[in-house]
Amino acid sequence: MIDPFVIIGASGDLTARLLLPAVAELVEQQKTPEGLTLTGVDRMDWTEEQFRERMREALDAHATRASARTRTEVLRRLRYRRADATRGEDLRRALGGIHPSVLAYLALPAHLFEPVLTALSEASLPKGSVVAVEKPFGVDLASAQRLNELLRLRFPDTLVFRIDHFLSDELVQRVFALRFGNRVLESIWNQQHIERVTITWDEPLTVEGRASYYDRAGALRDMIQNHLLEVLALVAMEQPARSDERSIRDARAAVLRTIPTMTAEQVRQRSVRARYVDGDIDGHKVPAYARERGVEASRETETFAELTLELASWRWAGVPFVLRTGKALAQSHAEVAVYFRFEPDHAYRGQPGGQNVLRIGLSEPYVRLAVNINGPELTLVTQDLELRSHATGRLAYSNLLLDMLRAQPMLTLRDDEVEEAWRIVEPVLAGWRRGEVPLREYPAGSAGPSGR
Ligand SMILES: NC(=O)C1=CN([C@@H]2O[C@H](COP(=O)(O)OP(=O)(O)OC[C@H]3O[C@@H](n4cnc5c(N)ncnc54)[C@H](OP(=O)(O)O)[C@@H]3O)[C@@H](O)[C@H]2O)C=CC1
Ligand SMILES: O=C1O[C@H](COP(=O)(O)O)[C@@H](O)[C@H](O)[C@H]1O
Repeated sequence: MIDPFVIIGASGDLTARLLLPAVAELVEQQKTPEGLTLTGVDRMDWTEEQFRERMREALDAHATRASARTRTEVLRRLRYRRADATRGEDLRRALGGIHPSVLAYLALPAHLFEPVLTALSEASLPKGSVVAVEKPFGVDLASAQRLNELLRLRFPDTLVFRIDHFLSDELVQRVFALRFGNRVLESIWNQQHIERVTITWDEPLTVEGRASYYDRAGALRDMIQNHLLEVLALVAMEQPARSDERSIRDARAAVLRTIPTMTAEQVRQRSVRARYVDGDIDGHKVPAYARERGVEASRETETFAELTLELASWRWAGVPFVLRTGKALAQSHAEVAVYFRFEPDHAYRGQPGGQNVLRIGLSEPYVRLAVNINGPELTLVTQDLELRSHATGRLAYSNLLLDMLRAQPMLTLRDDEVEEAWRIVEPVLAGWRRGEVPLREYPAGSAGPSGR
């Protein structure tokens, strides 16, 4: 049995906004082991009471689905240990005592994973422990390879979760269910019928005080290297041989392997990077990213990224997959859109109607298909067939924590998957570093860089 759940980086945004509310949801649903405790580890000079007070505020703001009783119960289970997580001695002290097994969760910026995992290995975790590493897994391909090696050598008896919470999100999982739970889509799910696919994750959220992490990451590493490439894998994958962990991970990884490494010329033509400047969102003034606290403007970190990829497979040859994400945009818009080839039918010559587009909401629970039906006098009008429904509605991080407690890593990233994803984005990072793609600007609260 796992006890305690140790969050390393517990004063950060992830803990407050996503991890603690997930714990609260599971406690409310009585899904956590009886008596499971939570230990927050961070370098803040806080007493346990001060930590609890911060976490009380976080739960009040973000665990709105949990009852007051549950929130109090979560607070009761919290401990705090001050530690510099890059020091083995500090971590050993923070973990203290004898535990059956530990869930050590690295809620830290990626550049700290190597020193913290090295320090954690010195703390000798008990057998049956779980180590969870957040995304992005490393900062480039070489660091991801080093991390995988480190985990293999120093944590041989420990189950490793390379986190991508989109895979545990029930709306994202809907892509898989639609593909493989409906025979009707399979025969048209290929380059013969599909013209292009867009995967969009636009957010009005700004950097939200996360500059210490985000300014070293940027939109490409924060969202495309992991979440959006994994959504692409679900859209494009072949039917897994079986419904087990190995088969499903194999099928996701196989898609990434079909994406050719981009040339410098392709990077120039197929990638866009931009950064928001002064603007307003919903009537609130938003300062330029470059002036946010903790941002080093000269790093030229992008807050918007777009990448067009092609897959070298018979199913997808010639179909562009456009991945796009940005912060401080006018609207929240997160969806997969599949555009079917558009051939006006002879019966309606001159009345072309609209293109069939299948849209799958990734943050709103809709599936929508634009279809043409008859309007007046042999014309066509385009309307949406729409389905709106939640699945169980459990938070993605709750599903993820449950999988950790049950030791089921299927919906997390495998070592080869993260390395393939870095191989795909690395030429883009290199081209951007060399200044071969201009850093464009867009006002906060706009639709993004002009023309996008
Ligand atoms: N926030 C989000 O929405 C999401 C975040 N993630 C991932 O979660 C991870 C963390 O992100 P986020 O919480 O936003 O980042 P933050 O910067 O908000 O939090 C990181 C925390 O780690 C602490 N820390 C830094 N160095 C040490 C150290 N040596 N010892 C102990 N603690 C340390 C920081 O403390 P200090 O302030 O003192 O530096 C900070 O509290 C990232 O990998 C991110 O990609 C994933 C999904 C969503
Ligand atoms: O991993 C991340 O995801 C969030 C978006 O996911 P959500 O589930 O919180 O909506 C994104 O805002 C953040 O920048 C990124 O680190």
